[in-house]
Amino acid sequence: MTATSETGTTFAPPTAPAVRMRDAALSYGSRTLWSGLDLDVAPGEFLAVLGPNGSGKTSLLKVLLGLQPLSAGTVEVAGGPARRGSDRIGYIPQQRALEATVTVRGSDLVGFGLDGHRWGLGFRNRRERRRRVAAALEAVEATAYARMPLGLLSGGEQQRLRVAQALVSDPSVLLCDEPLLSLDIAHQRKVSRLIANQARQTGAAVLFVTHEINPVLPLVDRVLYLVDGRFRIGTPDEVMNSATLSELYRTDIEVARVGGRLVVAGAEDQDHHVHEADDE
Ligand SMILES: Nc1ncnc2c1ncn2[C@@H]1O[C@H](COP(=O)(O)OP(=O)(O)OP(=O)(O)O)[C@@H](O)[C@H]1O
Repeated sequence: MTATSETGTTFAPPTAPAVRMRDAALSYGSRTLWSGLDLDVAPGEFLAVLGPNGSGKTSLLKVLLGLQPLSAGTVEVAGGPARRGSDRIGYIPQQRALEATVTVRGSDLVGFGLDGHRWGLGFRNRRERRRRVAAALEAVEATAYARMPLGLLSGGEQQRLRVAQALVSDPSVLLCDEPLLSLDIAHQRKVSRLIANQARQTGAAVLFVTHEINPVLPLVDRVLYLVDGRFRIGTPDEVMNSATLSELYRTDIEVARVGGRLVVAGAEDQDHHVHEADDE
């Protein structure tokens, strides 16, 4: 919503952040994954979360899902404390291939995204429920196999259904844990655009954990980069540059932009999550 002041200038009223963390820390035993984290994610913002294996990216999402308490500091999600089962949060978990024996159908899985958090109550209007599930299936191009048992679908087909499940309830906060894994390039593009459009159109704040920023680089507003308890937050240009990554990794890293893509050299031995080249 915008308003016009007496001087004729148009301004937007300040909006409360969809995610707000203050001086947040997470430790498992004596190991601190990150500390002193101040993070605001605005409605409609697309934040990429990057970092090497074990840097605490998934753990950050677990904190926001109310599954993992902070060791210090505060967290608010969609205007309240982080809590399990919130219907304001859409979550695309890190992919695990399902057993061939799983007989739940794709359309049921997507339907759980609407009413799975209120077991037994069901969505109040069945026709509206069907319409929304059908629209979500259509958006990820999964209509053709929506009635098949999940266990018989390919990893990529299952993943598209998880995306539809996360989007179907129009969440205020969308938490995505490596959602592009096992998708072919065409579906990587479609799914990332779908998620970015959700952010722009419904004002959902997106936290997108990824080990490869290039497929989403044009969509990303800011990056949170975690390495060994250190972190940087900023625009892709502010974070994804030689000086900042060298400081974070404590070794010489070179970052170049080539044809709109980021090419990173020097971090090959660092168990890092940025690749010199990918297969796009
Ligand atoms: N409940 C737990 N208790 C103890 N240690 C844990 C727990 N959960 C995660 N860890 C450890 O915390 C570290 C961070 O894990 P996390 O899954 O958040 O990393 P990540 O950045 O998402 O890594 P990846 O890129 O490999 O998915 C790992 O070393 C993991 O073993």
